Amino acid sequence: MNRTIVETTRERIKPVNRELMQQAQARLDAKTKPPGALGRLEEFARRMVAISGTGSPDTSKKVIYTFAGDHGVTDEGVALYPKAVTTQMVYNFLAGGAGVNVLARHVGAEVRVVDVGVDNDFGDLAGVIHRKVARGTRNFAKGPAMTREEMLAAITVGIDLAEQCRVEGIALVGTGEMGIGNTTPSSAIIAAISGKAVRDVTHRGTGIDDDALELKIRVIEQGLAINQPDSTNPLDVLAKVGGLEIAAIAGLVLGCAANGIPVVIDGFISTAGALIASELHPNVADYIFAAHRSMEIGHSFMLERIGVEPILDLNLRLGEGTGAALAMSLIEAGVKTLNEMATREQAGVTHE
Ligand SMILES: Cc1cc2ncn([C@H]3O[C@H](COP(=O)(O)O)[C@@H](O)[C@H]3O)c2cc1C
Ligand SMILES: O=C(O)c1cccnc1
Repeated sequence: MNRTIVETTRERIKPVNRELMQQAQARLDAKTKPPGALGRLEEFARRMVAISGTGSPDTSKKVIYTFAGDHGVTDEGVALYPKAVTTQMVYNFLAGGAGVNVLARHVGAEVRVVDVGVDNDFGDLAGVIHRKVARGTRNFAKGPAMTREEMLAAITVGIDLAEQCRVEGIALVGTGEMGIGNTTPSSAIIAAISGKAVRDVTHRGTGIDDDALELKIRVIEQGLAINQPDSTNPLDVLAKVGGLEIAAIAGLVLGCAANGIPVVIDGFISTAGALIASELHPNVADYIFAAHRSMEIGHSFMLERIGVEPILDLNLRLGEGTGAALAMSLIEAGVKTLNEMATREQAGVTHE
């Protein structure tokens, strides 16, 4: 059997450079501050050094990929907003008016919009990265969301973009998504992988009421019962109950790990993609910065399973890459303290 790009990418992932990490901490400890006094900013700085393999990482090039895709499972009434909003928001991203555009500008990051599965023909619309695999997934309450080929094609989109980031010298990559209904497959993924009750990992998405939440839980339970995803096979879970944009995020995270690029994952849906990547290789987590803890109740279980601690806790529940943008600024701040703070020796501060 031909080896897939997922397998060859997976095999390139190495542990991060622990020696460089220790050297970075020693440099931080020589700065004009008590040891450890910059708290998690020090963690961000030493991890950025270890991931990138450079002593003084340059964080000026920051890119957020916002992957858009539609979901057949919206036929079941699991989302508050109509599917058409996915397409409308793509135009909003291009016009620079969405939440992620504002927050990315705020931190000096570029937003790149990728159509991996929107149920709309954008033609050759400028400003979009056109990598459509299908016009949305199928309804996973009735059968698999994707074929194995579609799932692999969507992962490949993310892997290709990570390769391009290495060529471009992007210092920090962020993940984002837009896809009406996509909290439903995200809950299905964590339920399938962790074995937790669907009720314990399913929440209100854009703001559904109690009745719609009960329906959403039943739809996910039905989807898991019909598709029987193999909890030990993350790609099987992804194909059966995932989404095209979630697969692309899994590929981007995997590709960043393979290329030594730090990747900032956004909220619930992005973390579902990162979870798939993390289940594929134990060292993927070393390359991940978890931007924030989402309001979705299943998010903490995902973060715990990956083994990452969120940077922010701001009651965010938007997605798009909004939290990733904000967290990038703190990661960059940590790196700047390493690059720019004076040592005690340089400043003539004589305490030990
Ligand atoms: C105007 C608008 C902008 C958004 N930007 C992100 N999302 C977020 O909400 C959706 C997921 O929630 P659910 O599963 O409940 O549909 C995704 O598109 C996610 O990116 C949005 C949703 C809306 C309505
Ligand atoms: O956590 C998120 O990213 C999220 C939560 C609800 C709806 N959209 C996104």
